[in-house]
Amino acid sequence: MATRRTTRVEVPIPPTPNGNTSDKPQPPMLADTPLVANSPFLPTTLETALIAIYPGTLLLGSLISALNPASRNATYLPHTQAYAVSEAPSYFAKKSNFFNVYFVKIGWVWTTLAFFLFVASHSSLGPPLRLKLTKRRLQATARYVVVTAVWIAVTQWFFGPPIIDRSFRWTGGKCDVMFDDTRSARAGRADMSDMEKAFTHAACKSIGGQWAGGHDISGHVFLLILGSAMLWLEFLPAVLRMDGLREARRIRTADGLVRSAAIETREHPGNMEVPEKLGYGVQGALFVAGMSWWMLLMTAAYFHTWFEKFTGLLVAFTAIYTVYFLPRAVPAWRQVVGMPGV
Ligand SMILES: CCCCC/C=C\C/C=C\C/C=C\C/C=C\CCCC(=O)SCCNC(=O)CCNC(=O)[C@H](O)C(C)(C)COP(=O)(O)O
Ligand SMILES: Nc1ncnc2c1ncn2[C@@H]1O[C@H](COP(=O)(O)O)[C@@H](OP(=O)(O)O)[C@H]1O
Repeated sequence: MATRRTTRVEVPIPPTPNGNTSDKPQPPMLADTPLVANSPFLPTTLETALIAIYPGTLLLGSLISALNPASRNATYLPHTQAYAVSEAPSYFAKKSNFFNVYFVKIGWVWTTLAFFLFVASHSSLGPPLRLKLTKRRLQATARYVVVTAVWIAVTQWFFGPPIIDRSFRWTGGKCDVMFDDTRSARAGRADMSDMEKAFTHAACKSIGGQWAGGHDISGHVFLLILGSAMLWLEFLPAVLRMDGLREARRIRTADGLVRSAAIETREHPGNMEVPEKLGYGVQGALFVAGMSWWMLLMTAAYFHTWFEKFTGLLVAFTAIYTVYFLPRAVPAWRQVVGMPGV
């Protein structure tokens, strides 16, 4: 007969029949509960539902492109990951659209501004708009630094070309420069080192080449999910009182037991305080996260293949999991990056 794997979990003391909990401190009750339901490695049901919005958005975008007659009649050009400009099925299907140029293309600036406005102004992390370094502010900054390092490694620089460009090469892609023989393209080629010629998308474009043949992870999907998920996961636990974002989260403590995340909060037992007003920080983060969602939907509808979008989502989720979920199961990592809302 198969044995069921179990783990020890500390559960809250149930109220007495008259509805009051006893005043006397009581030892925690240890119960045998199924591993999966309480695993600190897994998000809560509410978190799962929120995170599912991302793959749901990619599916919705693909549905729009499959059903919209304008998209179906337009010519898709794989080497530009977009529809032919002259046949663009919508304003948002053009790379030159205002929101792409001034929001997504400099997306990390907006994400950074929203993040630090929230961290500096929300009372759950420290005295609003006062230069006081609290543990919560420091740990929030540590989370930002790790997420930013991943963004840099994936899209900007990773000991040379970024991971997106390297994976494109690993999957057989190359910079096809043969067809452009203008003077400026020739000058550009002469200026490039062999390394650049072979490896970066930006350098390839700058000499009029076509980055073709490999798997091109969607940088837009990656950046929009990474930045907005970071913002949601920071501010939702600090502004909502819902169990699924707060005490229903499970953590493994140094003694190996699995407990409610609420026990990590010392000064306000149960969780950190939730201020009545949203404040500028939350409003700014909401705005950036909302805009990111819209641009994610537009990217899903008009750019890339479904598999390129899926790998963009996968890379972003890996980073988000490492910073926002893994610390619950690994106490040493939790000491460094902490958890929002405790
Ligand atoms: C292991 C390698 C990583 C090494 C890094 C080590 C340490 C650094 C760690 C943390 C840094 C901490 C702080 C950094 C301080 C400030 C950074 C934030 C300020 C900025 O945001 S400045 C840069 C703004 N640039 C952007 O926002 C560009 C966003 N665009 C893109 O990422 C891409 O254009 C794209 C993904 C949207 C797609 O590109 P295309 O395919 O369309 O070309
Ligand atoms: N929502 C969107 N709006 C406009 N352009 C988009 C877009 N999503 C992706 N693109 C464009 O599609 C190309 C591939 O994007 P990515 O790999 O970052 O997902 C990029 O073109 P350019 O590199 O020519 O600007 C990018 O600007």
